[in-house]
Amino acid sequence: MGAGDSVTLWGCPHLGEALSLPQEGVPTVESVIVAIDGPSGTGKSSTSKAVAAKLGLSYLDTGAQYRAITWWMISNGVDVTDAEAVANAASKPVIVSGTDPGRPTITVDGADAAGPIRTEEVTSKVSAVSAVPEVRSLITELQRSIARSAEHGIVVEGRDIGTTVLPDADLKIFLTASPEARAARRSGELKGADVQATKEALVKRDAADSSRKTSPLAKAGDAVEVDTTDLTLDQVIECVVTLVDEKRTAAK
Ligand SMILES: Nc1ncnc2c1ncn2[C@@H]1O[C@H](COP(=O)(O)OP(=O)(O)O)[C@@H](O)[C@H]1O
Ligand SMILES: Nc1ccn([C@@H]2O[C@H](COP(=O)(O)OP(=O)(O)O)[C@@H](O)[C@H]2O)c(=O)n1
Repeated sequence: MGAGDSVTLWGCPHLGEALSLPQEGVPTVESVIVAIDGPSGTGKSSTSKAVAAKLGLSYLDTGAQYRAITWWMISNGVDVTDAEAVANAASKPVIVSGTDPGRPTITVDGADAAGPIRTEEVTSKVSAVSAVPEVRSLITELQRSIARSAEHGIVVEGRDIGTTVLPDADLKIFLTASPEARAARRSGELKGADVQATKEALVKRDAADSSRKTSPLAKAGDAVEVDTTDLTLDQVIECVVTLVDEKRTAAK
């Protein structure tokens, strides 16, 4: 590809001059920081884990952290519709994320939370908890400190990584896909789930996440958008790895 070209091959956009070269103060490409945002079911977790594993980077699932704090609120009898009660309790749980992409872990007060955070109850309540500003500022600080201490760099996935958590990330990706494709993927995971009901729940959560006041789900102005509707997971992974390589080459 010649300098200045900005083309899309098999649905994967290439940087060309679309992104500016890293500026002073931006983390070096040796320790690359990749932010991957997007709504539910676009492939953030699967893509981020695979890209991090291929490139020898750490991996952080920020959605798991919001799910973990939601699980703690439910387990401790906090009414998640009461924003003040959630704010008052927000600093109580100790959330620890393991960042090995081959074996990501999450604990709350030392207890393994990987299973409990995926229940339907947590999924239906997480948007209310994640909209509370006190929750967001605590979790955002935790995320920044994890990213800072990742020696070889990190892939961080979520909803506001490129816009708020790591605005100086070396590369920002925003994944999208049609609601139909996302619902089909999600109901494939939840055995026996009705695709229409899954789609409705997913669209409702997107709307709540996109419309909250503090740090809503949004594409950063300098993020590369990849529509994964008609791409296989392997193609999305290859696309993101290519974009990281292009970014590294451009920075040399
Ligand atoms: N491009 C794709 N094509 C088909 N299935 C996919 C694709 N990307 C992800 N999936 C599948 O869709 C489901 C949801 O993906 P996930 O990575 O958890 O999305 P997100 O983290 O954005 O919610 C998983 O079962 C995953 O294997
Ligand atoms: N950076 C982030 C990540 C997740 N979240 C919240 O956490 C919820 C769960 O995120 P998730 O990534 O586990 O959701 P899925 O897309 O995997 O279903 C989202 O619906 C948001 O409410 C957020 O507010 N900010």
